[in-house]
Amino acid sequence: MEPILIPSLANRLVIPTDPSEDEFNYCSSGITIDSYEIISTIGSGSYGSVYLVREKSNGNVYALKKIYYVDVHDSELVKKRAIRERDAMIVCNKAKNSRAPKLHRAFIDKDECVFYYVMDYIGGGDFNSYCYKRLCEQKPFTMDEIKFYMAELVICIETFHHLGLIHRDVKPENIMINEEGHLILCDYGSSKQLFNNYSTHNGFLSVSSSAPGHGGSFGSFGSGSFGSSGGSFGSGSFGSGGFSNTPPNFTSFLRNPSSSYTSYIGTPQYMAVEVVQGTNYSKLCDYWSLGAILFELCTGQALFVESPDTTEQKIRENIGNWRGLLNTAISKNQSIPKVVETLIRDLIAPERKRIDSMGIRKHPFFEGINWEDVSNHRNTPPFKPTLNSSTDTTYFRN
Ligand SMILES: Nc1ncnc2c1ncn2[C@@H]1O[C@H](COP(=O)(O)OP(=O)(O)OP(=O)(O)O)[C@@H](O)[C@H]1O
Repeated sequence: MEPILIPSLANRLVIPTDPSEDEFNYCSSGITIDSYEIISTIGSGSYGSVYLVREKSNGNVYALKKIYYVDVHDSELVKKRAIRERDAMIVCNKAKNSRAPKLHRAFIDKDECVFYYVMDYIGGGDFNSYCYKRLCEQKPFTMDEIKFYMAELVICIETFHHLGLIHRDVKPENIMINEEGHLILCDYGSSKQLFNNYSTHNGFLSVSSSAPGHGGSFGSFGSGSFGSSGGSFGSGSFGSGGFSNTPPNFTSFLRNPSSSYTSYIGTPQYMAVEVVQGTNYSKLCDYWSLGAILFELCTGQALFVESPDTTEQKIRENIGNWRGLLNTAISKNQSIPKVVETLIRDLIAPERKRIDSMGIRKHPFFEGINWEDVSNHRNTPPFKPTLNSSTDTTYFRN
């Protein structure tokens, strides 16, 4: 099959830390920030602000992410993240990844030193805010709901990995709920592109188009969970398709030290121990994050975060001592069913013992799940956002 060309900057031998317009811009001929009318602000993170905008020429509504790269702390890192994000979104676009926000345009304003990304607007808000709302309403998740969201997340992560990408920052704030109630994995600034599925062509990367692309409640909600960023849950259209029922096979590079990575990146409380400690890590780091989210969904408490005042440094230390803290956390939450506990322990585990997507799909917790249906968005979400128009921002708290 003909390869799909991926104009990747991040995977060139020398990453251009100061990309030209030609190098960075994507589908944006004649486009500037003046091509958009800003409707409202919908989000902000450590690196950028996100706005709801309307493109003047066609009236379409999008989410526009804006990242300044001068007069900011560590501008080189900001630029690298911006390039990684652009590249990962283009890879997802080309593969028609239905679990990624579609990137319509990317452009750079060299005078203002800003990167812009024009993406599909995902109207249901972020998963963190949804969990926080449930917490405030004292409506803990049922086992069926947890199963639904975990299975959706497994597909989001698997799909990403299958395209040769490691996310490295899987956390509730980076998971969005689309208008149908399905989960979408966002924010690729921390992602890492692997070379396995790619071959070079005229200085650009190519990915084989044969790679599949789109193709009873328990636990009491305790304190210290679903809080604001740095605490836990709280602050803070895609086509059908999806993968076939066969999980992608990445074992080829998983154990290969030359394809492991050592840079320190992500958000401490969901970070795998090998990432926190700066030892080699692989795509399995994203599944540790899944385990941390599972614990939080079941108990309403964040693993490794004692209180909203727990410092980042302390969270890192706690993750370093994860065994003892995990045992204590589980013994304090006796209502966690055994089958959930085993899955948490299979995910919050040393990398060599952690289960991968194949093991996760076969885990008894997911008994009865039809992965083909999950991949194809055929499972009915427990919550479907109610949106009155394409510019409805009800689910964004600003
Ligand atoms: N496509 C989108 N549609 C709707 N809202 C979005 C979209 N992308 C991002 N957001 C909102 O903007 C917020 C910040 O975006 P994002 O996480 O990409 O920024 P960031 O600065 O990279 O964040 P972080 O601090 O996690 O690195 C998200 O939590 C979400 O609420």
